[in-house]
Formats: sequence, structure tokens, C-alpha cells
Amino acid sequence: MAPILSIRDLRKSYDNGFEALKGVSLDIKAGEILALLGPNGAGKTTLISAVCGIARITGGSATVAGHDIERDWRAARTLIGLVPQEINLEPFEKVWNTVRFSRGLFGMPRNDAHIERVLRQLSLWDKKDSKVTELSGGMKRRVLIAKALSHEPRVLFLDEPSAGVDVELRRDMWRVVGELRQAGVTIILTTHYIEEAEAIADRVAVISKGRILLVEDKDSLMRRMGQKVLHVDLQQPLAAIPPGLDHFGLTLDEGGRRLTYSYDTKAERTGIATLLAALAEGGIAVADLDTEASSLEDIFVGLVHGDEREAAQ
Ligand SMILES: Nc1ncnc2c1ncn2[C@@H]1O[C@H](COP(=O)(O)OP(=O)(O)OP(=O)(O)O)[C@@H](O)[C@H]1O
Repeated sequence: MAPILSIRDLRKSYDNGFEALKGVSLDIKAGEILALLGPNGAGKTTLISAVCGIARITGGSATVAGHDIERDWRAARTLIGLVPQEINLEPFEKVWNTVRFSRGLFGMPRNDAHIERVLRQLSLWDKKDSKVTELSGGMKRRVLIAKALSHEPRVLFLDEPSAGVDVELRRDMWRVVGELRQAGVTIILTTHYIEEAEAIADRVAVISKGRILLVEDKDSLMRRMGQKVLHVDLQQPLAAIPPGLDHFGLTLDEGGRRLTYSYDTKAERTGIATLLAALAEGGIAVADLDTEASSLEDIFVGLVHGDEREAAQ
């Protein structure tokens, strides 16, 4: 199936000459949730702004459902909903009007039933006659989402949706994102909250210094790069790792009372049985065992630091 969003060698240099996107290529499948992860200043917002026509691109191209974002910008933009990072609402306008007008801006015919559906989905229906200034911060964020959905976009960009949002709203947002995906909407979200990507994304793209470092199915990424660690608590502390255990790459912590062993989750043999046998043979008595899986956050930090180290060399 052709991707709904296709980005090719996209470049963006700001007026001061700074190149924020250095040739980004990315294909986004219809109906998927892609999490775009990257440290501060990596180029996430620039990429979204470029695709949404807010920032003028300086090289490369992008198409939304086949519509070029430059040559055919109006058709491309109509297919996109954008929930920006910053709250930019008219304070004295009522919620209902704010969302309805937004639909009109895209030249879509009035459809009160759709606006009602969106407001209900976002638990804003009982606030429809409230002015924006009367809403809490979390409710304003919901209004931003409602506005972005007002013209029935096929692709929705969520730029840091959970910044400053409480746990309840975050869960609510995840539910809405799930419902939208069910309805066939493609979602691209940027987040610093990596647990969010772990919870809802189908694929993960990592961007650093204007370049995509990796795009991969989340589950396979976590399987491929995920490591598990085994903590072995010892009955008697060790002064150092015995030479016979050198090849296991162990670390010794907790005042010599804990050995930590990292192993590959995808490896055919984890080496745990061999390690335990070697400990028994060396007369090292084990008090307790416990394993811990690396999270998407560990993988992300490893990737970005690896990139920074390479750049420094
Ligand atoms: N208008 C501008 N003029 C010059 N440089 C800019 C401008 N806007 C952004 N930049 C620079 O481009 C780079 C990418 O910024 P961008 O906002 O896209 O990053 P980001 O990944 O969204 O970061 P964050 O996670 O902090 O939101 C940064 O180095 C930033 O300073």
C-alpha cells in the first residue's frame, strides 16, 4: 500500500543559516501511529511545521495522499490536522464556535453533527458554551485536538500532546488516539514522554540533529535492541569479580553483594544457566535473583548518546 505521507530528503535551513533538517526521508503508512522521538532541538517541530506548510522547506519534497505539500499545498493541508505544542486559542470565543470556525477555515461545509461527535469524544460537550478563558489548561488542550479534528483530517500531528497534562487527561488522550486510529486516521506524535510512545505507537522514528537515526516497528525495536539484566544478589560480598567469571561481562555493585549480567533477549541462549553453574562451581552462594527489561527509554537514550559520541569523534 502506498504510504499516506511520504517525505523525501527534506531540508530546512532557517534564515540565520541554521540547517534544522538535513535530508529527512520517512514513509508513514495509512492508519498507523508513529512516534517521532528526539532530544530538544532535534528538529521534530520543524519537520511537522514543514509538512503542514507552516515552515517553508529549502530542499526535498513531501506528499500527503499523493498531494505535493508545495505544488498542491491546499489539498495536502486539508488532509492534515495539527495539534500544536503551544495553546493558541481565541480566549473569549466559545468552545463550540472555536471548533466550528476551524472547520470553515478549511472550506468544509458546516456539519454540526460532526462537531458534536468530536466534542463528545473529547469530553468537551458540557463545555461547548464556555469561553476558552473559562477552561482549565487540560481542557484547552482538548479544544486544540477538537479544532484539529474539525475538518476530518486523515493525518493528525500531535506535537507533545502530554506536555503539562495530568495522568487522567493523558490516558484519555491515549484512548482518543486509539479511537481515531480505529477510524482510520494516521497519527504522528512527538513526545518526550517515552512511556507514551511505548504505550501507543506502532512504529518509532528517532531524530537527532536534523537526521532520522532509525525508523522501526516498536515491538521489533524493543526485541532487537532490548536487553535484559539479571541481578544476582550474593550471600557473601565479593571483593572483586573472580577471574573465572571474566567472560560474562559482569558488574559488581552494592558493596560487592550484587552481580549484574546483561543478556540479549533475542539470543538463542541467554547464558544464564552457564553463569549460575559457574557461580556454583566457584562456591559463590546466591541469595536472590531478579531480572529487569530495558525500556524504550533505555533504547532511545542509548541511540541518541551513541549519535552524539559519533558526532564528537
Ligand atoms: N525560527 C528559527 N530560526 C532559527 N533556528 C530555529 C528556528 N526554529 C527552530 N530553530 C532551531 O532548529 C532546531 C530544531 O528545532 P525544533 O523546534 O524543530 O526542535 P524540536 O525537536 O521540536 O525540539 P523540542 O523537543 O525542544 O520541541 C533547533 O536547534 C532550534 O534552535
